[in-house]
Amino acid sequence: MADSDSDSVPEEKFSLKEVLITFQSCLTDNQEILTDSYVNGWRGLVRFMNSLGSIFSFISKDAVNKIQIMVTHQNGENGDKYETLQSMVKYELDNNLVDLQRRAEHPESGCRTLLRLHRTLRWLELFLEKLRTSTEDSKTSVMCTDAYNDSLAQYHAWIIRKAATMAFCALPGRAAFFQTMNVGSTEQVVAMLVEAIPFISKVYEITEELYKQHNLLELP
Ligand SMILES: CCCCCCCC/C=C\CCCCCCCC(=O)N[C@@H](COP(=O)(O)O)[C@H](O)/C=C/CCCCCCCCCCCCC
Repeated sequence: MADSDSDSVPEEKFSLKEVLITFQSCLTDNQEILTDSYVNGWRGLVRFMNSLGSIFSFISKDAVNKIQIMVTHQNGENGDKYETLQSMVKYELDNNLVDLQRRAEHPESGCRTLLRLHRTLRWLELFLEKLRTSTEDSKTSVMCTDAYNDSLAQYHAWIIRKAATMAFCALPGRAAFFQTMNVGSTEQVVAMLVEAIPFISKVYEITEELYKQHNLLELP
């Protein structure tokens, strides 16, 4: 007799390795960044964050909203202009589609939306680096908070900072966190981080330079 478990399609175990490696596939040969892979990387990260518990759902909601804005641009009639971050910046600036001083006619431009994800990528880079060099008694909540304070926190209002740091306290301990990543032993996690971090750093650096060149780093 078939039980209900064997009737259901087994859900594929989610591994963070594939997600982090997605950032490798963002880079084209001429060092442009593919929007689709970038957004996909964030989708995977959000999926991972959701598996950590509902306390993160206010963060998840904001991330999903930003992902959706990017997807809408990509699927729109000028979707081809959003193929890379470089082509997006050129298209939106050439056509005055970015609010540069205050949010007005274009509150959901690709440039300002992507900037929020870009700033979060810096948090991710710092957090992963801390995880890579962590020891058995390191606390994920402390690593996450320190990475946040050194990056994203400066852009957030007091209330968001409070809510975020409270949520970080609910992160599982290092061993359980590594298990949730579903990459294998601690050594395998570290090896994966060694492989993935340089790509994330590269994507971050290229985007930062692009935004700097066009004076877009403070978009409202
Ligand atoms: C091996 C480690 C894996 C780590 C996996 C991390 C998974 C993280 C997944 C998604 C990250 C969420 C991305 C959140 C984007 C936040 C963008 C932002 O700054 N939004 C604010 C400003 O937006 P506008 O108002 O200008 O449109 C917005 O106010 C933010 C609201 C929500 C709070 C954001 C807190 C961000 C904390 C990011 C760290 C996530 C920690 C997850 C814990 C693992």
